[in-house]
Amino acid sequence: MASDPKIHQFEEVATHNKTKDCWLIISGKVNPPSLLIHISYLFIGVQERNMSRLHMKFWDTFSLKKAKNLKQLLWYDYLCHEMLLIHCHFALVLEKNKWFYMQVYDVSSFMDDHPGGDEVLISATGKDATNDFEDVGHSDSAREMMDKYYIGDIDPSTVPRKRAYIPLEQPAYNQDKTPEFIIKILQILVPLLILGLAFAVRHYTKKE
Ligand code: HEM
Repeated sequence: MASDPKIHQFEEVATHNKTKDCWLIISGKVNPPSLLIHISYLFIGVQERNMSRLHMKFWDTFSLKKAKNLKQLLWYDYLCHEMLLIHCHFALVLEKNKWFYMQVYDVSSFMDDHPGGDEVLISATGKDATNDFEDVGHSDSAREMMDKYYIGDIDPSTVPRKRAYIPLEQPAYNQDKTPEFIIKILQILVPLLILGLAFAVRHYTKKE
């Protein structure tokens, strides 16, 4: 591990994107299993009022031993549920807003030795590479190696938010020039012309 880990700005980290100077941003603190556990507490422990493991723990510690009467027991029970609810809520809010710190790794000295090659590492610079890292399914020993390259955390406020998808502007659709429009006009004009012609023919033949 680097001797003096510090808080880095995202912009600064993104500039280290070469073979000889490569920094990666990988978050190790929030992973899908931990998020799943939070959500399961929310549904099993709180909503359904079934006791999740954590709830059982709270219940054992606070309720059974300390409650002197039924009212207190029920109050402790209520507190257990509320604590879980708050816990789950904060976990989800933190995850959603990326308030968990992401770690920065200087892998410049590892480029030649990385079993996946140096190109993948360079392509993972300038962004949160957590998903890229996780998608490969790195082993535990690979995760342990990371400590060696850790140089600090990212200031979460400097991480750009995911860009909203802005659909490309379509060129204005000029209905008048399409063949369908001309066909529609003809569908009205042709019967009118035939009708006019019929009247004209009748008019002249009558005179004769
Ligand atoms: C500090 C960061 C990293 C370390 C220490 C690291 C370490 C390793 C190690 C030890 C392996 C061998 C397989 C294993 O033990 O899992 C490996 C394989 C690999 N890594 Fe990384 N890696 C890092 C970051 C990344 C990133 C960000 C990517 C993707 C963009 C990546 C892509 C790969 C690929 C494609 C393989 C080859 C997998 C295979 O052939 O099965 N690695 N890495």
